Amino acid sequence: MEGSGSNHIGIKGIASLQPNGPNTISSSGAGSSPSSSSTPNNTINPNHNNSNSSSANGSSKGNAQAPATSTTTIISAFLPISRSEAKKAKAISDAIDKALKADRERMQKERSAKLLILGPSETGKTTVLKQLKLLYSRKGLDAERQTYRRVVHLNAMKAIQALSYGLQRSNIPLEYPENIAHLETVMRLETTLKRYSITSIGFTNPAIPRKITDAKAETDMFLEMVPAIKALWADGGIRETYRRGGNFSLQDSAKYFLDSIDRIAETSYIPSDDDILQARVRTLAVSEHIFTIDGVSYKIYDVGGQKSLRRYWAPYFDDVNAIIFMVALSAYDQPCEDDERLNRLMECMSLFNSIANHKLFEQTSFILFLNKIDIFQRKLESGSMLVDHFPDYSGPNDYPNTSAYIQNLFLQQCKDTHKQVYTHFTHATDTNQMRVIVVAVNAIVQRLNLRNSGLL
Ligand SMILES: Nc1nc2c(ncn2[C@@H]2O[C@H](COP(=O)(O)OP(=O)(O)OP(=O)(O)O)[C@@H](O)[C@H]2O)c(=O)[nH]1
Ligand SMILES: [Mg+2]
Repeated sequence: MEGSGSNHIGIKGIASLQPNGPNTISSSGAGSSPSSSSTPNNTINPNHNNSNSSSANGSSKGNAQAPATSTTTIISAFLPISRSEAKKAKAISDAIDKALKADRERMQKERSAKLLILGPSETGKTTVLKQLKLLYSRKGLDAERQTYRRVVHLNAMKAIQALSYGLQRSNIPLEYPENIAHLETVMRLETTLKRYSITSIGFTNPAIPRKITDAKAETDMFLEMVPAIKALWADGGIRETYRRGGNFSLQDSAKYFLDSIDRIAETSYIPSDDDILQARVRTLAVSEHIFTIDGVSYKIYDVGGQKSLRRYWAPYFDDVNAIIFMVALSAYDQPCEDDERLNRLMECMSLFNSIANHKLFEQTSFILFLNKIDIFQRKLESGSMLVDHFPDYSGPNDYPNTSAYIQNLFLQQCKDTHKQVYTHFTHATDTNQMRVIVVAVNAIVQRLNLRNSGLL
């Protein structure tokens, strides 16, 4: 469950792609894909606690991986050898054990990785994690499917409430004046929805009365709202507000859920994989997830990206093999959630600066996910100009040039000019694209592990 601590998932896939190298653009599901047979849940590297192959006095515990110890024991038992010879034999046996143990530990290190997914809020960190579950966990997203029902309902209510607020703020008239009653109903939702604030599933906020966190109460409230949501979403005034966007905060998945209102309001509704990928739940607590991808055991940490939550990241900064740093390209025209005076993409860049140049990450590999390319492209195509928000930009306002410009701005943040930052342009809600990208990331991590252990 999100935000509830550890979540162990057994997975296995076959990655055969070579890393795409730095600055790779992958935007389709074409190419090799992992054939992902699954292992049972809770799969942790079986070698993990297997290091004590002999006891303190050198006798064998029957461990097949400690043949030298067994041989010594047998020799001492059947041959009349002197005490000093037995001591020598034990010393040799201990040395062999030590070498075997070191070998096992080295191999285990090469086949395991600690990976952090970092970045500001709403950049898609948890969405990437959901894709990993879908691609590599036998149960996929089944464990959380039911819980997401209420999240989807809350997301839909939040979306129409934000649009109603935007309509009023922009003084856009309703197409059908009789919808004013619906507008008022929806606006009254504001206080209630603020209290939910759609935080991590399972997170119990003591400030919220129990009955408000009750899934049934939420669903009942949603079902009552459905006629108002449908009428408003069909109204030209609300559509115009959606088209203009701008001076109000709207979830990226607003249109997706409002378009699906009939489906999600059915009594038998069960969220699909796509619904879960689109659903927005703020992450509050750091959570650990274990995956095995192509024989490499990953410990992956998902964090909350809000400014106030970033102080909880530091305890996870030791011995990190790789960091996926998430950027929402589409945030170039948005203010920060925590501070409206700051541009969201600029703030993200300064966070990247502090992470990429952090002392503890000198040996850590960086993988930059320039995410939400679909929304970014849509914004550019609708006439939104990058130069209006990044005045130094002087190139054409098309996707290839603008995205390369932003990528460069990020890469320039690294003070160590030799630091290799692998870049991927991502659409995290697209499972086909993420399948290819995860394989490439796994190949990068494997190669760097081998290099660090001197084998490459
Ligand atoms: N259209 C689109 N939506 C995306 C993409 N990536 C993520 N989203 C949506 O963006 C919203 C936020 O994604 P999350 O994964 O919850 O963001 P996060 O970085 O985990 O945010 P915090 O938990 O607050 O730190 C969700 O509704 C996702 O469905 C993308 O590439 N395209
Ligand atoms: Mg999250």
